[in-house]
Amino acid sequence: MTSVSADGSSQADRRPAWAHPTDLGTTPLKADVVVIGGGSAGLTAATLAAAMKRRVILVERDRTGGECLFTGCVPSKTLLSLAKRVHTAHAARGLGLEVGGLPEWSVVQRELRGVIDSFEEVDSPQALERRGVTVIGGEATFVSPHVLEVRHAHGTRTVMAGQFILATGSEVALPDIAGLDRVPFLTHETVFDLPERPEHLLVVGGGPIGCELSQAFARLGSRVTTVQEGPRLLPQDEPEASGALLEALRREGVAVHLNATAARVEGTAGGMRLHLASGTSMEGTHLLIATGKRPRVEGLGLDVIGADYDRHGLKVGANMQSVSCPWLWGAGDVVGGPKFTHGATERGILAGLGALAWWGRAAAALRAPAAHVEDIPWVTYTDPEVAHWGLTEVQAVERHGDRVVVVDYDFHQLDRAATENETGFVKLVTVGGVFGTPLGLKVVGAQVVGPRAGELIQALSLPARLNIHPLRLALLPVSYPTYAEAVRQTYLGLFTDGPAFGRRRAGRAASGQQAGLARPATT
Ligand SMILES: Cc1cc2nc3c(=O)[nH]c(=O)nc-3n(C[C@H](O)[C@H](O)[C@H](O)COP(=O)(O)OP(=O)(O)OC[C@H]3O[C@@H](n4cnc5c(N)ncnc54)[C@H](O)[C@@H]3O)c2cc1C
Ligand SMILES: NC(=O)c1ccc[n+]([C@@H]2O[C@H](COP(=O)([O-])OP(=O)(O)OC[C@H]3O[C@@H](n4cnc5c(N)ncnc54)[C@H](O)[C@@H]3O)[C@@H](O)[C@H]2O)c1
Repeated sequence: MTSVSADGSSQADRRPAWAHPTDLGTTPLKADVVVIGGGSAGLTAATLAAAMKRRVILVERDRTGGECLFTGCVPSKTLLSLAKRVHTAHAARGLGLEVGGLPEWSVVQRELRGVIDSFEEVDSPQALERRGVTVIGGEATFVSPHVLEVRHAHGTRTVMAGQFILATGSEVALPDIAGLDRVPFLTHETVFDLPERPEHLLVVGGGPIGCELSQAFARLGSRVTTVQEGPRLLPQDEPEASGALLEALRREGVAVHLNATAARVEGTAGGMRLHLASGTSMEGTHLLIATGKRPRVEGLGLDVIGADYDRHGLKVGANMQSVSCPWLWGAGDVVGGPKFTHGATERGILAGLGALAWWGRAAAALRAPAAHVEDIPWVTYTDPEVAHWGLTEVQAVERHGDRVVVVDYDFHQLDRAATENETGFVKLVTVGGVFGTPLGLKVVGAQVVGPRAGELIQALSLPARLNIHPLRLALLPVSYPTYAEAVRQTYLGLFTDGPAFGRRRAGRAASGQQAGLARPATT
């Protein structure tokens, strides 16, 4: 089942023509490398292989550019940026200025389309052709090893190659909500095309999509009610981060319900009623489903070629080579694990290298451990921004016991934050050195909440990712007054006590952590 936008119009009406791969006849085609899927992972792999003088065909059934460009990062970050501008303007009332009102929805739509269109030159089939990649439109399915059938509007075409890269991304994992198949609902694939401001948006899911879009729509003038089945928002992040975001969303008027599982829905466009498992119900005009995504592995003929996969994705080794088909490589969301554009790109590089020749495989094998995507930071672009890397405190204690040392640094101590009236914090999770000395001390995780969190997390994670001693960051001079000072002060707190530095403490196991939640759960 596919979702529809609230006005009932289809995605096809809104697709930019430039992004569509050409439909080309039915003649069989041959290449050295065929890439299936033209999102972040597939585009990276195809461009890399073509740059290495391989004959490359990229098959895309919809639009080159993929989720990130059309229905993911780009529209969501644009919407958040518009929403922040409106929020900042309204906040000028505190300075005695009379600022009010909301942008026309057509202006919001125009901005969204404008930003997406500005990527035209980079991701269009025409641009890819100029980089040596032959792009064909259609839905690809394996019919035998090394042979792909591509179905498009005008027929079927056979494509053969020595190496294949599967980069088909992920799809919305629809939750088990009774009645969902009988009501119109939105997903990230349709929500950015809404022709009008939703009056009251019901959001199911408190992960990154649910949190980012709840705040964006609330700031742009919608009433927003968000339900999250667990005890906190962003459960992959530290509990303190979940608490800070919860507080911010509620302060801005988002009605957040925790421990609230959506169980049943009824109604029609403009009048929906959502029932929770607890028996409570709520009304809204639109329903957004943001309950996670799963790798897109069905309907690709993977059984026919004997490729090993399950609901967690195509099974691949660290170098992205299929565990059962040596000529098949996986890249991006389809291989499971963290679903981020930077992860998709990294895996696209590994798969692109692997599909080249023996020397490409050697390069991929050398690069694989350093490029391990489980080690990449992630950022939720709400206000406050929430950024994470590595293990949480609880995970570190489970793994390393009482050797875990945590440093907490509050932005109250940060001059730049004070000048801008901003709040936030850093939490650094480390494993102590030999006999409590700095020898062998390791940083294993970090969390930042506040302005520039997405930038600070990159620096905080450097000692582990570059394999340098944490002392190097403690001693690094940084400009005054910047948010980057928070990195240095946090690291200084790891080695020495001082009123301006981060505060050291022993790591706590799960129960102590949960007590750190800012507010009790409510329904
Ligand atoms: C709302 C939202 C916001 C996000 N924000 C961020 C963010 O800020 N930062 C971040 O890092 N990540 C973000 N993400 C995640 C990010 O978008 C994805 O991790 C990334 O785009 C995955 O890239 P991919 O190449 O694996 O898949 P995709 O981009 O989905 O590409 C897969 C392509 O394969 C094509 N395809 C599928 N099956 C076939 C077939 N049989 N034949 C031919 N073609 C096929 C599809 O049409 C698609 O174009 C966000 C996601 C969402 C939904
Ligand atoms: N800034 C970013 O990097 C960014 C932004 C958006 C999305 N993404 C990626 O997109 C993917 C999908 O994001 P997402 O937020 O949909 O997924 P998610 O799995 O992270 O969060 C979904 C949430 O919905 C909740 N949920 C599930 N069923 C429910 C129900 N019936 N009632 C109430 N709550 C329910 C789950 O508990 C979960 O916390 C993620 O893997 C994420 O990495 C990344």
